[in-house]
Amino acid sequence: CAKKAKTAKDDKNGLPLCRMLLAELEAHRDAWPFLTPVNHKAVPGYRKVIKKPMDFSTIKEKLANNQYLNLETFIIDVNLVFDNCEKFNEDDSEIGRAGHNMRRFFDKRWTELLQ
Ligand SMILES: Cc1nnc(-c2cnn(C)c2N)n1CCCn1ccnc1
Repeated sequence: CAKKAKTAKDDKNGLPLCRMLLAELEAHRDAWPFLTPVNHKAVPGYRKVIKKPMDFSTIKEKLANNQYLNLETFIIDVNLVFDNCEKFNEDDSEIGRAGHNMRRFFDKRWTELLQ
């Protein structure tokens, strides 16, 4: 059979790495906009504009329910949080800046951990 890849992306360490990365995201000072789902009833336009809502609590739930195949599928959902934020918020706004800061932090951490 194909030789098992030895990077964290593919081997059995993928999921504990996801849990560690998510804990760091949740602990970040700029995480506050992303901790729970956007209340689309209270935010006009959100449901229409953002086709695939995502937030850190939903990612946590999906991790707990083993819904991520590997680090790759986890990274896709984390990036969805930040892409939704960029789509709905001005770069020069509290939430927009928080999104850029969190994306920068996440990109740095997972690439560090994969080296
Ligand atoms: C994430 C995210 N992206 N946009 C919003 C949002 C919520 N209300 N408004 C006017 C937005 N642009 N959010 C959620 C921010 C969640 N939040 C707001 C205050 N405390 C948490």
